[in-house]
Amino acid sequence: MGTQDRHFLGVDLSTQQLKAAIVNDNLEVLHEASVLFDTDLPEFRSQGGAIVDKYDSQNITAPVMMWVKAFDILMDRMIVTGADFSKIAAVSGTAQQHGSVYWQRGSEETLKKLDPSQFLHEQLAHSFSVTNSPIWMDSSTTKQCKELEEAVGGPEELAKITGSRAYERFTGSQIAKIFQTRPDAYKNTERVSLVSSFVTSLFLGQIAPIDISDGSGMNLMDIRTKTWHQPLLDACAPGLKEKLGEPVPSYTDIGPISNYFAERYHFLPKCRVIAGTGDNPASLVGMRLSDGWIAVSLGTSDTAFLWLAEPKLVLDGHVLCNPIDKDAYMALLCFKNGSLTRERIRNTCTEGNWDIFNQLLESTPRGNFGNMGLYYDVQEILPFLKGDFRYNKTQKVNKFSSLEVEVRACVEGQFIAKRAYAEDFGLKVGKGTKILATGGASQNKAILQVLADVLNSPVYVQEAANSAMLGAAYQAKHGLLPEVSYSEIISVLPEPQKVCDPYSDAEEIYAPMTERYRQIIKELLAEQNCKGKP
Ligand SMILES: Nc1ncnc2c1ncn2[C@@H]1O[C@H](COP(=O)(O)OP(=O)(O)O)[C@@H](O)[C@H]1O
Ligand SMILES: O=C(CO)[C@@H](O)[C@H](O)COP(=O)(O)O
Repeated sequence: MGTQDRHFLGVDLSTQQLKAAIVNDNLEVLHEASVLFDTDLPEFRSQGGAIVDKYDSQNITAPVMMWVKAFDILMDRMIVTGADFSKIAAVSGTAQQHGSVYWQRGSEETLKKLDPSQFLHEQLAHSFSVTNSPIWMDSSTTKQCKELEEAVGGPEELAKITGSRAYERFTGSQIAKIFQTRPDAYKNTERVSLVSSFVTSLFLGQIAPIDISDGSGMNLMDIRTKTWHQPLLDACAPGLKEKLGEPVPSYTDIGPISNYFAERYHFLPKCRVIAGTGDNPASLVGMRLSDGWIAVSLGTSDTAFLWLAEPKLVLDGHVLCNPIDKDAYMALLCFKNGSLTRERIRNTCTEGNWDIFNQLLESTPRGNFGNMGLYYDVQEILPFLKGDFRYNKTQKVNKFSSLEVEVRACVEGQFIAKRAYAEDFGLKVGKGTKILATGGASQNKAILQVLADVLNSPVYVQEAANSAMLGAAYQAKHGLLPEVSYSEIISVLPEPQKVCDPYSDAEEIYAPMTERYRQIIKELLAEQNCKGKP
């Protein structure tokens, strides 16, 4: 295969769907396909790709067999698009961060000997010791979080070591909970994968290593030495180091594609598998961020991230190892109530139509007549609150006077939170800052205009909104050609396009609203602490 003919495959196992893209050597997209968990696999009864426990709404999982079955469907859908897997020179995966997959004892042998004449789901049905994987939406591990922080001397110490104080969704406390509540399942676990390394394990036909960037979202890794921190492993569960395996740099070539994929889908046996990473790190790869840019992903979760040369000590937010430069870092803020909350407000105000949602949004002025709304359908991460909170100019109210006000309050409230937490991280909005938006809602210009105004910065988008999936495909190329710099690899990509500028009165309106937001949050958290944290 000549270099012109070689293609790269990127697969993204995100919260609501599994998607894949094949790009050519110029990183142009040739084929794309996706599988939506809720509608394509209704037998698993997920909602937004997740299962919320009937008796404990903090407990949120996804059936691992739903992901495996989606893989079988995705590969067939790629064939229908005309994909020729024999041209794929390398493949990589990305996935929702923090979720964990528990491989049953003996499952690696099963993976190595998969029969190409059968589907994956037929052969892996008994390969998982925990059938419903805890995912990033879970917030049931407050007890285990306290234990992890205590093991190293408090939240600040933990943040110094791992880049984050203990967060409920991070994998360390999730593994500790499995060990404490289901000791037999933990004992029967041969290996623990992150969702990203689970994806690459399927391609590799053996358990794939965790990369340092997704690995730094576990509260278990020392982000400076890029190795597991033994006292933290010990605080979670016995024998964890062996179950996790050694972490590797993000674009490590981890081996050839498995015989299963070579025979069933006609990949050439020399096709390489490149270590997978989390979807936010993969988006960083797909977005070519440089100084002065902040990325905002509007997917199931809303996230904001930027490149960091050095780690910074923060208690609200995360520092992860950088997936491109192993000596650099990235800052990450994650908000759980992103697209699904916007969808809820869209459904209650417009019977499910984005165009009407946008008309309502555009018919209200910036600042929303002094109204402000905070909507947390599920336990939010930043801040740790749940429920709806509405305020008019002077006080808390039960409802707003009109649908327009409700719609604008939802979008403004979400972006004001991003501004407040990004400022705490050191970001100076409006001082030459440029926003690069990605994720499902970045197609919506009315929403992006509010983002531009609240952060008083212009918003840009890339041609393709799926930066995580494409980042995985670019990572596949980078991993195959480590001698070529990342900037050279992505130099062929078109420049991002500006879609909105902030209005000239934006700062005047949103700087005071951000201050008001901080005050409201302080009061709500104090009220909650008086009542006792859930
Ligand atoms: N036109 C639109 N306006 C606002 N939001 C949209 C629009 N189109 C799609 N979305 C949102 O995008 C979300 C999915 O985003 P995506 O980045 O694909 O998610 P993920 O990768 O987390 O599965 C949906 O939940 C939907 O609410
Ligand atoms: O928890 C985080 C980041 O810390 C989330 O951003 C997940 O990584 C889920 O991603 P999406 O499916 O929303 O893209």
